Amino acid sequence: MRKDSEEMCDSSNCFPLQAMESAKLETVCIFGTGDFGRSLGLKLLQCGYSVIFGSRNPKSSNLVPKGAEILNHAEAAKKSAIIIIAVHREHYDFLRGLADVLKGKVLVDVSNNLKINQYPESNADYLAGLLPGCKVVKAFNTVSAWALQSGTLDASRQVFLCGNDAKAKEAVMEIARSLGLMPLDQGSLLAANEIENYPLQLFPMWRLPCYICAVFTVLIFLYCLVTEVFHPLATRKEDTSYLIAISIPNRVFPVVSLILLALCYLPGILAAIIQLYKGTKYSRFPDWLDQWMLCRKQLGLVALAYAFLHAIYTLVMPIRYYVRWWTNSYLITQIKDNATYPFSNYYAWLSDSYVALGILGFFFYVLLGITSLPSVSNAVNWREFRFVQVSTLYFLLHNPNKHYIFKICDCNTGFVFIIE
Ligand SMILES: NC(=O)C1=CN([C@@H]2O[C@H](COP(=O)(O)OP(=O)(O)OC[C@H]3O[C@@H](n4cnc5c(N)ncnc54)[C@H](OP(=O)(O)O)[C@@H]3O)[C@@H](O)[C@H]2O)C=CC1
Ligand SMILES: [Cu+2]
Repeated sequence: MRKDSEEMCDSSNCFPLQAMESAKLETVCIFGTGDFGRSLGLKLLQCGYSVIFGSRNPKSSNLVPKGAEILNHAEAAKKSAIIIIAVHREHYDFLRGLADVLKGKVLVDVSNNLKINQYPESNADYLAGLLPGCKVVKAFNTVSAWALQSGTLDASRQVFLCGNDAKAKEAVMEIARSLGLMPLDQGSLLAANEIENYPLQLFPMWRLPCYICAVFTVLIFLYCLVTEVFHPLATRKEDTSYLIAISIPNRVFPVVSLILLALCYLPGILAAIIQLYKGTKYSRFPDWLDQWMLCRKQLGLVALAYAFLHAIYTLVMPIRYYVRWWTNSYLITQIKDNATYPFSNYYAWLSDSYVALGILGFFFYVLLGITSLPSVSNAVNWREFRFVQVSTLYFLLHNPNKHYIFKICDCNTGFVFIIE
């Protein structure tokens, strides 16, 4: 233990690490009294650390959290073995002048960039290059100042960190754990680039599913527009443009939803065929298949979202003017004709079983979606998971609410007998 501490601090003015180990919660120094520095400082204070801020104007800054000390950079650095650099990369230059004081210390780089791969090297690499005598650890950049301050860390509890010095990394991980965060070691400083890009990525796994979904939505919408609006207009001079708001979207949603669901399961089958064809499972899949396999969960969730939309659009049917007009005129026709169309058991069954299958199909869809959530799938074993996924899929694909069989779906009018 003693040896570790000596290794960690080899400069004369370095705070001995064994003090840090014996006192459990050591002193942490933060350079920069901006949003992030202050939020992290407050959190550290709340968790029992002593916090010393290093600032350009130690006198004027009265914004630092109560209980923290504020000094100039050099003095602050002397008091701690770990220094969190809560300053933007563009201002790192001032650190060069502090090289002697910082020698042997752990510097935590928390910085983010504005663009992916903005600089040729990662910010952490740049810092390590500026101060070769220091042990640089990249950490905390994926945690936001706002989340730290408001305590709403649920979604961003993970702290990705990396660094070349194992002991320095362990010390930073210990701090993260004390703050109630979950440190995830990503390896050496080479990983810093990737960690810095995390907060800048915009739904990387969602991009392909969203494109596919958008393409199918547009295509099927246009198809419906032509067949249900333009065609009646051209042939019968009938204006059915009112269908654009609800009827057509409500035809697009289930169709696209089922296509996406099928696309979730298709790559698995293609992969199996490729493996059978190659006669081995130890060969790489083509890139396109790899990409496709990786976004299956997202495809499934988009499909589920569309199924939800379909369910909601279907529920509003009875309050639609068009449907109410249809029912009323149907009634008036009977009165005018002095006729009573008798109750048909056949159509009653048809309509009910139609809706019932729709409800059950939707239920299994949701079940499929829920069991693929990590927290739920972790709670069942592989055989149970397969059981739910495969039997559910079987039901969905064999009873797909018969959208394609009947020209006009029950879901679009609510009344099968009118259509028939
Ligand atoms: N805000 C956030 O939610 C997050 C921020 N980060 C990262 O944390 C770092 C700080 O961000 P944030 O606190 O928001 O930024 P701010 O602009 O709020 O604060 C930056 C601080 O850096 C110091 N500073 C500014 N210019 C110089 C300079 N020329 N020389 C030396 N020090 C300077 C100042 O402190 P002083 O006046 O005391 O010297 C200033 O308060 C950034 O690298 C950012 O990418 C990472 C994750 C989240
Ligand atoms: Cu339906």
